[in-house]
Amino acid sequence: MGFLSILRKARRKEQELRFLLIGLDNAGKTTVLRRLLGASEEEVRAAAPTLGLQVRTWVHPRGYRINLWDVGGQRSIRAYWKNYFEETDAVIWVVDAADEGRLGSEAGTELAAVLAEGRLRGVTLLVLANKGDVPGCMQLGEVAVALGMATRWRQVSEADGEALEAVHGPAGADRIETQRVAPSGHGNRHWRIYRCSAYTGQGVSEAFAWAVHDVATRLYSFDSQRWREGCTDTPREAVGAAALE
Ligand SMILES: Nc1nc2c(ncn2[C@@H]2O[C@H](COP(=O)(O)OP(=O)(O)OP(=O)(O)O)[C@@H](O)[C@H]2O)c(=O)[nH]1
Ligand SMILES: [Mg+2]
Repeated sequence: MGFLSILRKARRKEQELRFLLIGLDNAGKTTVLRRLLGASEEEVRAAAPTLGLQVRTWVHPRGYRINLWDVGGQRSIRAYWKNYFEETDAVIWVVDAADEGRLGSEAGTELAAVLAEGRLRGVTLLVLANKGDVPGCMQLGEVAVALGMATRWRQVSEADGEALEAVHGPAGADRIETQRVAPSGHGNRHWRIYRCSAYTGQGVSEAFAWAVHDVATRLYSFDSQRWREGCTDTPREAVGAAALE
């Protein structure tokens, strides 16, 4: 067993996850992160452009330690994103839903380039359509189309949020479903787009809760009843992990 895979298995056993927050500059990544981690109102609104990266740990109520890597999105920094792809369990792609111009061009192109990366094959993708508090911001379906992800989606209801999720059903079910914009590279990927506002907090925790659940479902074996009851999960790679002891 290689050194990297030993590390990987140890990390799984510790229930440690890694989420990578990326997206264009000014999308609101740092602000979202501060909101998620319960910063004061003043701190939430005082984020300045991230010139490098920052890593914060979020301890999920179920015991997962989630390392959130917030990397700056300015053009000159984007070349460094790839340094953080290894071991990533979820990509949190944040977009400014009030900036239709950049969303339709730059954000879609950058996202496609990131997802073409082999090291990110199969990782959970959570797109946050942030700044939902801004009047006239884009709707979720418009964001999905602008990012070139799909025109086939279904609305899923969340307790307090709104989300879109790709539908992998037989083509031709009805007219709308056959209007499929090839979601290339998304074949086996779980993804959802949530509307959120880092300012008001709307949708932020629901979106991250989905991402954690999705990653945990892939990596750990548990049943949903146990999830609701807060029981500890068993790593899917328990056999390999046990061999290390
Ligand atoms: N109205 C509104 N403004 C927001 C929201 N989230 C962030 N902002 C503002 O958008 C600007 C950019 O926010 P940041 O969190 O610094 O953006 P970022 O994606 O981390 O930017 P980089 O670090 O440069 O990549 C700041 O002025 C924020 O206050 C939101 O939900 N609503
Ligand atoms: Mg930032």
